Amino acid sequence: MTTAAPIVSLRGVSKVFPGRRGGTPVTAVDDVTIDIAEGEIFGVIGYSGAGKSTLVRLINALEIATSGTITVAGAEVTGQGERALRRVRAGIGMIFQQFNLMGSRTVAGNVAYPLRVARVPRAQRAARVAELLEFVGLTDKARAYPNQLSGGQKQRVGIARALATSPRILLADESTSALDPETTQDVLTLLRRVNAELGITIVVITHEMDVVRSICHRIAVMEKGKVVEVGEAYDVFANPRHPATARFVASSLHDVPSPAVLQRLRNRHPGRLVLLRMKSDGAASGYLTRTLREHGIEGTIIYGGISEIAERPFGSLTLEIDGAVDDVEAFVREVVASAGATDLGTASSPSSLPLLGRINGEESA
Ligand SMILES: Nc1ncnc2c1ncn2[C@@H]1O[C@H](COP(=O)(O)OP(=O)(O)OP(=O)(O)O)[C@@H](O)[C@H]1O
Repeated sequence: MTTAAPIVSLRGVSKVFPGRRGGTPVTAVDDVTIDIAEGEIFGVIGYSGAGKSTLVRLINALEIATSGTITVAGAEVTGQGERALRRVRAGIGMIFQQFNLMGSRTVAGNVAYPLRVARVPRAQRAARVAELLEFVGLTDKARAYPNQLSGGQKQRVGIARALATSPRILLADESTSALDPETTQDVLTLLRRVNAELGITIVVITHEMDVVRSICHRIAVMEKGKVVEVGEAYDVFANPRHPATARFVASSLHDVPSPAVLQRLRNRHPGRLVLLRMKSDGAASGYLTRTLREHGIEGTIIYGGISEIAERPFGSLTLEIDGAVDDVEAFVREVVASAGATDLGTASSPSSLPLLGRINGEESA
């Protein structure tokens, strides 16, 4: 945890839109309090309509909060006039799902545009554009037009343009949702460089947990306008506390058996099944081996694997436990209590499916 003042701070922020055609008002953001530390990649995840875009628009002062306070880079946004808001916006870069490039301008022209608006002299502008295009790997496309580029290249131009005026914060609203998985990874790698090499704080808005898993340091989960969970990405994945978070985690970790897979596992393996989710820090496998030995039983991994969360390994393992009934029972009780394992029961006496497995099976099928 950092002790520096947060670069973005929201305190009890709500945004209520008047109902369309006199209908019921919509509370798009509902009493949100979060701090985003300078230098972090902060993810905001939620289903469509959860209020993510409104939250971003509040941070860059395109919407004004109905109540609460918002501070960006030390300046309070709420209650400011248009001139002060323009200054706030100037310190924030923004990239979009549909890239929002100007089709009539070249790549260089698009990147130069914010510099023209900021009245940067021509020679300086050209030098800055060259530098930015080199950073995003598009030097050879300077004279190309957006319609001659792939989706990934367009988003690189979007990123170069967003960085042109050297913002301290970059807001990425569904910036990879229009891209295929491979291109998504390229763009995420570039965003990671923007963060690590330029020290820019990035706020990533997405409904894709894989995006969060691959680059975010911390995340907030939104549902119906509220932030229902916030924490280190790794911890949130390892131990989701809110059902909405559990659903997102399940959509991204494919090592948890779906109901159909679990049924097949049960048919093949008559013994007691246990699902262990563990941080792979070395201590975890030691714990498992030791606990099995202490109870005088054997465990075989029958499903699962190790994936990466925030660049650290994380394991979801389904084990079949063999041994005397009482010993197996004692082992299962211990790992459920001390390691948050899920008892899956046996084929003849199955325990109810774990939340993660059930939802994974339903939603990612
Ligand atoms: N200008 C507006 N006027 C009225 N209602 C709005 C307005 N903007 C957003 N809303 C409503 O606020 C709620 C949150 O919308 P928002 O776009 O912030 O959600 P989201 O999580 O970003 O979803 P999506 O990913 O679909 O954009 C929705 O119910 C939406 O219909």
